[in-house]
Amino acid sequence: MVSHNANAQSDSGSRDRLATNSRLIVVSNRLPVTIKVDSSQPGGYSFALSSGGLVSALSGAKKRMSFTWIGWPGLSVPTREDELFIESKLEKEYSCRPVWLDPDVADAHYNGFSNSILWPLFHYHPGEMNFDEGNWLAYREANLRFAESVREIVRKGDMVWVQDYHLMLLPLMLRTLIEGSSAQGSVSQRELEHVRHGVDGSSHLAHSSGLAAPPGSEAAEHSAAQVASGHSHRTSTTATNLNVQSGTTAQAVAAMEEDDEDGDGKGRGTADGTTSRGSVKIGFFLHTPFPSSEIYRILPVRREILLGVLHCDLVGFHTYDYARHFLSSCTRILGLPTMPNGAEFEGRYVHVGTYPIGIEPAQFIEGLARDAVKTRMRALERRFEGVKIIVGVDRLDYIKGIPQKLHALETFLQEHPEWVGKVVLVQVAVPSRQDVEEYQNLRAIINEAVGRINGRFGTVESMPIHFIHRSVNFEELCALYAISDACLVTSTRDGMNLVSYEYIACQQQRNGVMILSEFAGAAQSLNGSLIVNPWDKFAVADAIHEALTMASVTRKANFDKLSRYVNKHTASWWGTSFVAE
Ligand SMILES: O=P(O)(O)OC[C@H]1O[C@H](O[C@H]2O[C@H](CO)[C@@H](O)[C@H](O)[C@H]2O)[C@H](O)[C@@H](O)[C@@H]1O
Ligand SMILES: O=c1ccn([C@@H]2O[C@H](COP(=O)(O)OP(=O)(O)O)[C@@H](O)[C@H]2O)c(=O)[nH]1
Repeated sequence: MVSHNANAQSDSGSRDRLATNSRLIVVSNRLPVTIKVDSSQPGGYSFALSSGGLVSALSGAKKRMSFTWIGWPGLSVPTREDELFIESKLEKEYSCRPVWLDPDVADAHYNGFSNSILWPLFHYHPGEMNFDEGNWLAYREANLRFAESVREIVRKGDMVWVQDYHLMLLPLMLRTLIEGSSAQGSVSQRELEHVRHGVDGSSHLAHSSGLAAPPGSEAAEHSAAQVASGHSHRTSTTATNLNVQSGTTAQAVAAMEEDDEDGDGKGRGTADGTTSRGSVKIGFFLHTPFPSSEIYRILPVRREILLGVLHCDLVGFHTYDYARHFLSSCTRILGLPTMPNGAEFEGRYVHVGTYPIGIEPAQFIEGLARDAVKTRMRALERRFEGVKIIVGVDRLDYIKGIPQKLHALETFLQEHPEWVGKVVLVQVAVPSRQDVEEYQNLRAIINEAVGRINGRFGTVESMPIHFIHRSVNFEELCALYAISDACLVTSTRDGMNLVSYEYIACQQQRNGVMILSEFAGAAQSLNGSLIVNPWDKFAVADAIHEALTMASVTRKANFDKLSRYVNKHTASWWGTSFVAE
């Protein structure tokens, strides 16, 4: 395992090794640019750089390398002229390339498969998982569209960094498209049809009978072809093998050298546009947890998803536990030999490591210095004079444990009536994925709990919960973080949780207390927080009490530890470490 500390130690050296002439292609489901129809703008569309962890995280790498970002633009437009206008603007001003998806494919890929199957399963909610074969087909189709889009621009020596659970088949599809079925061969039209539709045009889930396919078995060898074509190993005799088989590496290297006969280091691909094996580095980073193999094996397409990712050179996770779960799934489901820092797959070693993401604290320090934020802070402090404030900021998502948070607050007020009227929870719940049924149900549950608790403990003068069901702007967010005495994160699972980092970045003055779920990835890093089990409402209520009564010297000592970590392990540190590795 590339340990967290090992990364820290090698960081400056590996940053220096980042070649300035390397090209980085980042691929994520969404582009970091929000495009809206706006008739007042030239061309009829407005463009704005989205905020968010990934955008900040890649800013460091962006300064050092030539950089292109490929992703879904978040809309479909009526004419090819509109597409061309958007493509040109994105390329010139944002170094981005859109992947145009049919609206139905985009919906079934994002809402249907990514957020109704992978998301619940990866967050230990198998009960919310709605497996549907049509959504799986759309997931494959969308991944193939992304792979084709990368193939159009990728050159020998490039690095392709694929982000998150929306694109887990992309590494396999990209390798197949750029490297062909063998070092000397090219990807035939028929093979590409298999990638797109399956051999007979149907979806063909792989119904593996047992867990592990013995290494080297027919099932293991044909697995990549099955994923791409949709064929199970039961039908593998009819599947065309799209794998670059082990043993062809020497030929591949020779082919690559021939390929660069003009010596410009760029290569020219083969006549059909394929490049040779290993000439492009592919990395994958999962922003969510990877669940225990006991949960992961529920997924009907468990083999296909693992095989998709295993075509990378480097696979990264936020925590050691997620990496370990991934490797144990590779062993149990595919029968692969694994080591703590990777897996052997088709004659190659796929490196697996931990790279905890961070934020850019300077952005928040700069935010707090703005006059508008200072004015807002003073107004909020006046409004809540004599009252302690607990802040919660979450997307309205069932993984964020908002009902658990509300029950814990209720328990605290019941056990400590002396605090009624003297503490408020300001909970920002950002609307999210509202086309998915589970998210609609959650809203009703939370509304009911807020109403009940406010009805029970509220008075004419004050309400214990201020519930804001919308997104807030950056200045309001900075002010809210800064004036709060504690931040409460009760996620039942969370890849990392950047809100906890952002809160710390805004607490220079107040040294507020971070109460953090042990099930958030951040709990592994944020030493100095009060770590809680969100399912234990009494333990969370105790932590609230401890936070509200903590001596200032203890708060300062905790804050100093937290602040050191957040300021060192920044977003750009994360991006640069991964790319350098
Ligand atoms: O794009 P959305 O569907 O609106 O969702 C927003 C993001 O949610 C997920 O975030 C994860 O990544 C964070 C950064 O690594 C991490 O701190 C958090 O714990 C994760 O939940 C999702 O993975 C992203 O792709 C979405 O953009
Ligand atoms: O109204 C808001 C409130 C918060 N955030 C941001 O949403 C991100 C949430 O990231 P986190 O890792 O905590 O969870 P995720 O939502 O990605 O699962 C943070 O950067 C917040 O600043 C936002 O965009 N709009």
